[in-house]
Amino acid sequence: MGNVPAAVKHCLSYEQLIQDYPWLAHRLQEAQNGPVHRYPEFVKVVEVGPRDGLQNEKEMVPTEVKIQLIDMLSETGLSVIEATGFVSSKWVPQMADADAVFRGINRLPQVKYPVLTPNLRGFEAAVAAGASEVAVFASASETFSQKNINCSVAESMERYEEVIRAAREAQINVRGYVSCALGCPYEGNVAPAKVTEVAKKLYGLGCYEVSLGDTIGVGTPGAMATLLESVLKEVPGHALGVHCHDTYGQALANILLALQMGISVVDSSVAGLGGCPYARGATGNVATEDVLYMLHGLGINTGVDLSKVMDAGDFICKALNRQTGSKVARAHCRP
Ligand SMILES: CC(C)(COP(=O)([O-])OP(=O)([O-])OC[C@H]1O[C@@H](n2cnc3c(N)ncnc32)[C@H](O)[C@@H]1OP(=O)([O-])[O-])[C@@H](O)C(=O)NCCC(=O)NCCSC(=O)C[C@@](C)(O)CC(=O)[O-]
Repeated sequence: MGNVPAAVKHCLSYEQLIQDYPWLAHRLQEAQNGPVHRYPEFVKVVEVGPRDGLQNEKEMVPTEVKIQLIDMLSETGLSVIEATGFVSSKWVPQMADADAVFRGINRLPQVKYPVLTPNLRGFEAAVAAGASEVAVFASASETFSQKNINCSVAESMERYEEVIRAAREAQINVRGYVSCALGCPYEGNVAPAKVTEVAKKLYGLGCYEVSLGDTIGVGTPGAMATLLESVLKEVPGHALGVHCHDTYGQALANILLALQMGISVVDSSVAGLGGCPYARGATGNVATEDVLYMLHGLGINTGVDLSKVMDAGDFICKALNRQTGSKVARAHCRP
């Protein structure tokens, strides 16, 4: 390349570099033009409204209403709907009808309907009702673990080991949660290393996916980035999800950041319903409608029909006599 001008030499060497080391393309582009955000082509939206959204309701929501909500959500294209929790009704009275709800819904073959199981007893009840996927929920905070499931984090892992073993024998998939991933209502800051340790443990025990819960919605994109940098060292991105409550209005920003870091599973709740009974002051999950609006705006495929989700949101808000928590649904209803 003796007589070739320097700029051309540069281009040729750049092309050659990309050809030889294609995985460097993204980094080189970033070095030249600043950060390049790549988003997943498909994002799996995990609808948690019927469980996380309703569990904190003070008045008992009629079983038929819960069933109709799930049946409406099943028609939207969502591939995962967390239906209920087989937990102690002394602890969460709203989930007392878990068995009737699960047996009452019209389960579609293309939709998964995981249910929360805090122990073997819950697992057995879930299986008896016909569940083919369950979710276990650990915490990165000792105090929250005690308040939520009345045991230490280590004890919860022993219980979940039992549940996961039984699930494996029954060929039932298990999803895992790590609560308080970005803060605890009792302990405040939670170290990313602790979240990583719990997520790694759940993944190692056999959870096919671990959802990182910002239980009280205090996280910021900065905190989410630090958290994911840590967790991604131990759990592969394809096995991680984010579960953001919107208490401080940061949920969509946190999700966007997670997408930029390669996460493609997002939990959300129709109409932004919810809150955890053991996390006082925490508001609902980010609204499914708002997540879908953002994802579709980014050109990301979800397979979900936003207008049908809005119909389900409208139905449950009327049943609860409440305004929707979704900004998209509210904007859509404006005259
Ligand atoms: C774990 C326990 C059971 C321990 O509760 P305990 O009191 O330590 O356990 P126990 O074995 O002494 O049982 C107490 C009573 O519950 C019964 N019991 C025992 N197990 C079950 C069961 N599976 N289903 C139904 N009943 C059950 C048991 O039979 C007994 O009844 P009694 O004999 O007194 O009449 C309790 O603390 C509990 O159920 N906690 C669940 C709390 C909960 O559901 N929290 C909300 C979900 S977590 C969340 O929202 C966070 C998440 C996942 O969304 C992610 C995020 O945002 O971070």
